[in-house]
Amino acid sequence: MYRLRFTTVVAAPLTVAFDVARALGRPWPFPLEEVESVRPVSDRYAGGPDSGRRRVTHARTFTATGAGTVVEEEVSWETGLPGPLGGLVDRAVLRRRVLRAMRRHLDGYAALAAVRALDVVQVVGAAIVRGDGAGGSEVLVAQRGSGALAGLWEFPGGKVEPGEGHEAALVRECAEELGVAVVPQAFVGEVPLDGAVAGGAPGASTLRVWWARLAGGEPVAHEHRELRWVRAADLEALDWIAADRPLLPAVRALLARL
Ligand SMILES: Nc1nc2c([nH]c(=O)n2[C@H]2C[C@H](O)[C@@H](COP(=O)(O)OP(=O)(O)OP(=O)(O)O)O2)c(=O)[nH]1
Repeated sequence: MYRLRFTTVVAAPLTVAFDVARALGRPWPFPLEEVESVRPVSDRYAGGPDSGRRRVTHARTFTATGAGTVVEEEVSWETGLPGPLGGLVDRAVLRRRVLRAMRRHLDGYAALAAVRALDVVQVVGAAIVRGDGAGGSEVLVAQRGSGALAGLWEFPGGKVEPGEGHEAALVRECAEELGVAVVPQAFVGEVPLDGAVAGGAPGASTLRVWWARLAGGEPVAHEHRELRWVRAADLEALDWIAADRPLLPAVRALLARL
């Protein structure tokens, strides 16, 4: 098989990056069948051998980063034509066609995903860590006081406002909810939120969590029922909002590092 790899950074949450990629389909006329799809992190399509004995696969992985969703794609193909002619077609003709088609497709895709992202309300959360420098670091967790998720634990934070940067939203939310100044340090991870956020499409929004340091003030629960500083070993036992649980290994790893 011959293959080409492509990497695109999309200014959109995981769910939007994934859904737009699938809605756009693929940039060539012959059909590919879905082999496997795990929303919103990967999909894999394959086609052939057809009457021309051509085989093609197209696999994508979607990874959350602080800069947006990184989409890594691999297209592989084989004409199945025998001998040197087959090799020439694979190496020269098809390679050029795949490259041209994918470049055009990816430019349009990144732009469309960024536009669609504007319609989806995003949630940011802060993993605020305080450490004693001797392996005893703790993260601040908050218990929701009202609404359908009352009593469940979460990362302080909230919805990003239109036109607001995610880190700016994090700083604003921590000031409003906790009365503290924080400085975002590094991206921790992103998970899809099952329900509707701010009346949007169910399952479209994601929660993006950043590690943050306290830069001023002591946290006070202005909007939560309770705040608690928790060590890595005690994180799992809390009654978390279910959507947050996949982030816990990354938060534990963060605490172990600090
Ligand atoms: N802050 C936060 N929200 C979370 C987490 N996990 C999770 O599913 N959510 C959901 C709950 C809500 O549907 C949404 C956040 O909304 P929110 O009500 O806290 O946002 P907000 O502070 O902007 O609130 P508001 O001004 O609109 O009332 O995200 C989490 O760890 N932290």
